[in-house]
Amino acid sequence: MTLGYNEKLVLLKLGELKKADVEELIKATGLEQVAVMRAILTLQSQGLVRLEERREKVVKLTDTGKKYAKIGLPEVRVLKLLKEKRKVKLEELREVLTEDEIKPIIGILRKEGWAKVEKTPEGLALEITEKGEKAEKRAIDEVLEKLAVKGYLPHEEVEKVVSVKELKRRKIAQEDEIVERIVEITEKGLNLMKKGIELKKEVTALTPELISTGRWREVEFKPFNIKAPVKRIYPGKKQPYRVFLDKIRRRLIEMGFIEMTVDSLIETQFWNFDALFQPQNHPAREWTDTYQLKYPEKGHLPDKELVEKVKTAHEKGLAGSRGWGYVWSPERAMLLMPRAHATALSARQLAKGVQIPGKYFTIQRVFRPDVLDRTHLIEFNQIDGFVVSEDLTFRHLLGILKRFAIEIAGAKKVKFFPDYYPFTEPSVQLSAYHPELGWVEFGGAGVFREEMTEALGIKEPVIAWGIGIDRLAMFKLGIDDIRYLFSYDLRWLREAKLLW
Ligand SMILES: N[C@@H](Cc1ccccc1)C(=O)O
Repeated sequence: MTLGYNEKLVLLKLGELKKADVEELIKATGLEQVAVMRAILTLQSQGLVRLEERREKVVKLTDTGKKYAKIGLPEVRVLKLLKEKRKVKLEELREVLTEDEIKPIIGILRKEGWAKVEKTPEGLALEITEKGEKAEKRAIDEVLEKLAVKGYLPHEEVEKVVSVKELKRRKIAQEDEIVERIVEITEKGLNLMKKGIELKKEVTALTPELISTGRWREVEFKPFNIKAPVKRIYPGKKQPYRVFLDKIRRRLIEMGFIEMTVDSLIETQFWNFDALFQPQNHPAREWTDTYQLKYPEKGHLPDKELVEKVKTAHEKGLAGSRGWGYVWSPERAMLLMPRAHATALSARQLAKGVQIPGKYFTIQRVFRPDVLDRTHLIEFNQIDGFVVSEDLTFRHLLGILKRFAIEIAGAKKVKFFPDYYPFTEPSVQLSAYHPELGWVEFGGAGVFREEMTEALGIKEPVIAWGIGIDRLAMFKLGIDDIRYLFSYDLRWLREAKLLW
């Protein structure tokens, strides 16, 4: 049985007092009310004290009652005035009464028999009676005084001398219930005291001073109770989906990838499509598959030389290809759109120049029209990236994709299916087997076509991929509605787990 400082102190004081109410113990120990209560409960649970709660009906002054206790009841104030002037007009009562107090005053004075009411040509007038002259302190005045001093009186005691109902009606006092807590030391407590209780101040924190002075040897440390219930706090924290994305970013950086960034969510069709060798009449450019900006409608094309090369690739072909065989329109390539895939950044990076060998990635918000429901959003995030090196093959790509599935998704198995993208050849679709989600379509990948890379000035093979991570995020965050990824729901924002 270990007792803390507060418990010991309370027990010692009770040893002297034998029986006390909580208020007395607060005074005797100098502790706060909560500390005393907590100590009593601990002592009680160990059978060292007995706690008895007594509920008592009491009467307390209202704010009006408190005011009257100071300045006197209305009838007392009027009586004083009458004693001075003998006769006063009703009007003159305003000197000592408020508007609310004037109305009932005649009734009260009559009941006490302190004044006679006369009708005069100028209105009602009050004259003091003999009884009024001799009037002394009444029971109600005494109760008021006592209440003002003590704060409350037992209901019974008040009722003996005045009607509580009447006090309530006059809004002077109100009823209340107070709980008196009487604590008594038990036999067991007394025995423990006889054995002796050593009162050592408990220390809650080890300070440099305690160490340097060697005092730590003497003091008693208060044990931590990590199970004690505390108030929940919700400090500011990162949005859960953001945390998820940041963790993936970190992992990719750890794997040696360089991050590609961009300031805008808006892209020209040139970078979203044309630079990726996607023909301008490709169905994915129609409004059903991507958004378009209304205003401004057009942006800028990059330097002429690059635009010329892309145009040639589309019209006549590059690197031994015959191209798509149509007239390429620079106007069309200038159209602005919310980025529809993160691969646009890979194209930008390749045109800007890359380290060889080099590994790049980006995490981008992308936009595609869809009908919103619990598994579809019109904006989501993609991780795109590429590796460029002299001797890369398709097999390297499959190896890297498998690595991602394991590192990012925690997948155990992966499957590859042949696929098609205008900018890769060959192209592949990756599915990853997640222990709880089953087979999840994870993304697309391929070897960038030479028509694309050559136009962007790259001679080496480039293997590239685009991975959708929202389903994985949903799983990690324990949600089954994709809209929650961007939800304002405070409860979810507060309670979503951030574990990886
Ligand atoms: N951009 C493609 C994915 C992809 C990226 C790179 C190479 C091949 C495919 C998509 O949005 O689905």
